[in-house]
Amino acid sequence: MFELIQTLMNTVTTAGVVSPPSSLSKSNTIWPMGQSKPIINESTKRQSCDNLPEYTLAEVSEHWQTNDCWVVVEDLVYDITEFVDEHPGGQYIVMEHAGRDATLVFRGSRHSQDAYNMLDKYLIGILVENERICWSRSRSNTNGSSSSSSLYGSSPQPSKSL
Ligand code: HEM
Repeated sequence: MFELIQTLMNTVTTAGVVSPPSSLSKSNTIWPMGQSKPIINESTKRQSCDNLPEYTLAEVSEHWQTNDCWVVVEDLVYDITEFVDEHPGGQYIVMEHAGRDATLVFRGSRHSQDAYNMLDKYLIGILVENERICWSRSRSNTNGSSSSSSLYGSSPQPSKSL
């Protein structure tokens, strides 16, 4: 019983995201909020992310006002300043997450595919690798070189600091 509890504890990260055990195959990957996988446009992101500037969560947190509002959704950084006033769910609900990682609340609000597509317009950067919770941009392969990884083709990459 103790071992079972310990195993369960080890799978929960401090971000509240359940990391799948390495033995799980791709199709069994567990995503938060009951979704089978994120629905951000994968090909668009993979092509555009290589040249994006990287930001830390601390840098993102400096942009929390209505005239300067950034959020993180699935490790990508968006400047949604222009959109805040137009948000169909209201400005207030977005501003509660301004300058923060809004991944869970964005998914939890059951946004449509259209809403996910709208995000593309506001993309300005990507989190630094050790603060990402959904994916890793590049990973060393066996011959030591770096290759672009599939956006959601593998298990979520837990933060190194966890
Ligand atoms: C950052 C935190 C956000 C929260 C907490 C949030 C929350 C919500 C909620 C609760 C609704 C439902 C409103 C209703 O049914 O009356 C909604 C709708 C919507 N939101 Fe957000 N939202 C956020 C960010 C965004 C962003 C960044 C975008 C796009 C760039 C976006 C696009 C939309 C759209 C298009 C709808 C209309 C319904 C749909 O097509 O999904 N939201 N949002």
